[in-house]
Amino acid sequence: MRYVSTRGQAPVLNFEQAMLSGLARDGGLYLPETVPAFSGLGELDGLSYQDVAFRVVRPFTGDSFTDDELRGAIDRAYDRISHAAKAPLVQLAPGHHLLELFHGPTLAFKDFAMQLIAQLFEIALKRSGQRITIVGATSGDTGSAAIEAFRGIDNVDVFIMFPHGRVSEVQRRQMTTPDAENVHALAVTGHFDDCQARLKDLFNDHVFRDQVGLAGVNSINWARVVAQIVYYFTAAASLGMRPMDFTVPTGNFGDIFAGSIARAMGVPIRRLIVATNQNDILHRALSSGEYRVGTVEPSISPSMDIQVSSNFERALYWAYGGDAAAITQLMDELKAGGFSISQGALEALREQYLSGRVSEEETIAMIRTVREETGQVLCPHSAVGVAVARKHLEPGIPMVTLATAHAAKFPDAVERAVGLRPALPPHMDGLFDLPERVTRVENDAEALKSLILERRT
Ligand SMILES: Cc1ncc(COP(=O)(O)O)c(C=O)c1O
Ligand SMILES: N[C@@H](CCOP(=O)(O)O)C(=O)O
Repeated sequence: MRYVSTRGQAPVLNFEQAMLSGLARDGGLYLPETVPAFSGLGELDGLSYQDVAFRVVRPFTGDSFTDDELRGAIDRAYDRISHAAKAPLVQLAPGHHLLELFHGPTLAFKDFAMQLIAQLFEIALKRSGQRITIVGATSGDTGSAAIEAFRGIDNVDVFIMFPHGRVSEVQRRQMTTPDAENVHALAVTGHFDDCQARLKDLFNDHVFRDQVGLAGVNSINWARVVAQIVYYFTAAASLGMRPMDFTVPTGNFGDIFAGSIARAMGVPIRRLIVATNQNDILHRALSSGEYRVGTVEPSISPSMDIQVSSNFERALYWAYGGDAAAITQLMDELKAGGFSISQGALEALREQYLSGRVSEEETIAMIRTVREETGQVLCPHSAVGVAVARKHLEPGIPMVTLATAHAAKFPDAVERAVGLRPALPPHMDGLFDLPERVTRVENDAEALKSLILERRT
C-alpha cells in the first residue's frame, strides 16, 4: 500500500513512513493510492472488536508491521477500553442507535485511534532507534488522549497545544496533571484553529521539522483515520450489514472521513451526515459550495469549535478526482479566507455527505429530551449528533449516531440541561486535586519552536 499527498509534491510513502511523518512535506495530507475492498463483510458479526480491527487495519499497513506486531498492538491498545464490547451500540429509539465511543481511558473517541497508534509508534521507534517530537493541536480531546497514550514512551516527547480558556476543566486537567517527564501541556493564546495553524507552521519549517524529528498525532496523520474506520464496521456488523445511515458530530472531519473510507471498502453506508455546532463552516460549505472561514465562536461543545477543518482537504482531493494542483490552489486561497468549490466537486461531495447544524439551545434541549426518553445522559457533542440525526431518520433505515465523548467531561453543559453533574469514572478519582503543569505560550510559531527546542528531553 502506497500513500500519496493531497498536494502531489511530497514523496510517496509506505504506511510506517506516512504514520511517522504526520503532515506531508508539501503541506498536504497523506491518502492511500487506492482504498482496498474488504472481503468477508458477512463474517464479522460475533467477532471481537480486536478481531475486526485486525481485519480492517491489516490491508492498510502493508509490510510495515508483521501480523504478530499488529495483532499485539491491537490487543494492548484495546485492553485499555473498559467496555467488553469496546464500542457498544445502544438503541436510543426504534431505528436510532448510539455508538458509544467513550469507554476509553480519557472518555472520548480519540482513545480508539490514539491507543493503537501509540503502540505502532513504539514498535517502529524501537526498531529504528529514532527519537521523535510529537506536537499536537487540540480543542480538548485529542490532547488528553495523546498524552494518555504516549506518556512515558521512550524516544518520544509530546507537546500539546490547547486554546487557553477554551477547553473544559476536565479536559484541561487531563492534559496538565500527568507528571510524565516527556509530556508538555501548552496553553496557547487563541482558539483551536490558531493551534492547528501553528502546528502546520512547524511542519512546514523543514529545518526545524528534521532537527526535532517532528511527528503529528492529529487526524492529519493517516494512521489516526485508519484506526477510526474500525467502529463503522463493528456497528454495521451488529446491525446485520444492511443499508444504514451514520451521523457524526464533526469538527476536523477526521471521524466522518473514516466513515467514508469504511463505505469505500464496502460497508453499506447510505448516508454520512455531518453534524456541526454553531461553528458550521462544513454545513455552510456543503449547502452553498462556499468554504469561507468565520470567527470561531466558543460553544458548549468546545471540541467542535473549529473552522478550518483539516481532513476536508482529503475529501476535496477525492471530489476533485485526485487533482493535486487544484487542491494546492484551494489551500492557497484558504490562507486568504476561503474558496469556492467547483460545481462538479460539490456534487461529488454531496453524493458522499449530508449536513446539519445545531444551535446551543437545541443542543441543551436534546440532552434533556434524550435523558427524559431513555435515561441516557449525552455529552454536548453527541447531542449535536443526535439532534441532526433526528432530522434525517427514515423508516426502515437504521441510523447510527456516534457518541464521541462521555458526559462527565462537560459537566457544566450537562448541568445546564438536566441539572446534574455526571460522575467521572473511578480511574479519574483525584483529577481535581492533582497539581497542574502547564506553560502559557503566545500564538507564535517562533516562540513555540524555541520552547520545544529548550524543553525536549
Ligand atoms: C467529543 C468530540 N466530538 C466530535 C469531534 C469532532 O471530530 P472530528 O474532528 O474528527 O470531526 C471532536 C474533536 O475532534 C470531539 O472531541
Ligand atoms: N476535536 C479535536 C480537534 C483535533 O482533532 P483531530 O482529530 O484532528 O486530532 C480535539 O479534541 O482536539
